[in-house]
Amino acid sequence: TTIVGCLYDGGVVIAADTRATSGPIVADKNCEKLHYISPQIWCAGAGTAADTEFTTALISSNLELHALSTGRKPRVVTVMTMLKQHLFRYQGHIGAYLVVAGCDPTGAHLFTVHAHGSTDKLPYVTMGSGSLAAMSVFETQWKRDMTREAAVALCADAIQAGIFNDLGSGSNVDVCVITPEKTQLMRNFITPNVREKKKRDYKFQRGTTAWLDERVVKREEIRKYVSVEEV
Ligand SMILES: CCOc1ccc(-c2cc(C(=O)Nc3ccc(S(=O)(=O)NC(C)=O)cc3)c3ccccc3n2)cc1
Repeated sequence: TTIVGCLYDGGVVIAADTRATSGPIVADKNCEKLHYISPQIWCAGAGTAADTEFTTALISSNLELHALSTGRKPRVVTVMTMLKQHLFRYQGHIGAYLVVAGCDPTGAHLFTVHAHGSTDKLPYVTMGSGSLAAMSVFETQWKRDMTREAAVALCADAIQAGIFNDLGSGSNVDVCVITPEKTQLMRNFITPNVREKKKRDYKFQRGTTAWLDERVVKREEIRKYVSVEEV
């Protein structure tokens, strides 16, 4: 997984790749790693998919209750605090590594929250197995007070650095731009790995694979011919 966040002169951008893995297997080529918290606060999640999904949904629900109770718009720092307290309580056993971003009455903010509960507040951040590749892009190209277009392009480049240099990341680039006026989620903003049409038609004629042997046996005799794993 590669997830990033970047502040710019009008708001904040977060982005993510879309590969879900189970060990060395690609389990999903186009999963969603950008999670809704409130209309102008979103989270990018790396780590265990169920943990990032359920942790962000829980804090989103609690934040709505908090906003109703206070009668005020929710703040990004409140989301960060709720997340860090929840994750610290579980001592890292909830495998959620999160980039929290949004706009509230105090401005645009960007945080990271680690599974053990540690947090950072920074102008640009990366997390996940592709975080070092992504960070190399920010460290060489980030500038203060970028335009929206420049921030979106930089985040997309950082995610693609993860996609093409980290085997745990891949497929497409999702982007979310959050400003005080509105939030724009761009699912599959870049699709740099579209599978091209096969160059040949591989339909094989019947009988291509010759039958070597055929036997009809009783079920209890099958072990003589094939190895049957004990279940
Ligand atoms: C007592 C534990 O102390 C710790 C201290 C620091 C970190 C940590 C982790 C990360 C990080 O993002 N790790 C991470 C990797 C892969 C995926 S993944 O989703 O791609 N793959 C799997 C299998 O989770 C997620 C998160 C990180 C990233 C950027 C900068 C600093 C960072 N630091 C972890 C433990």
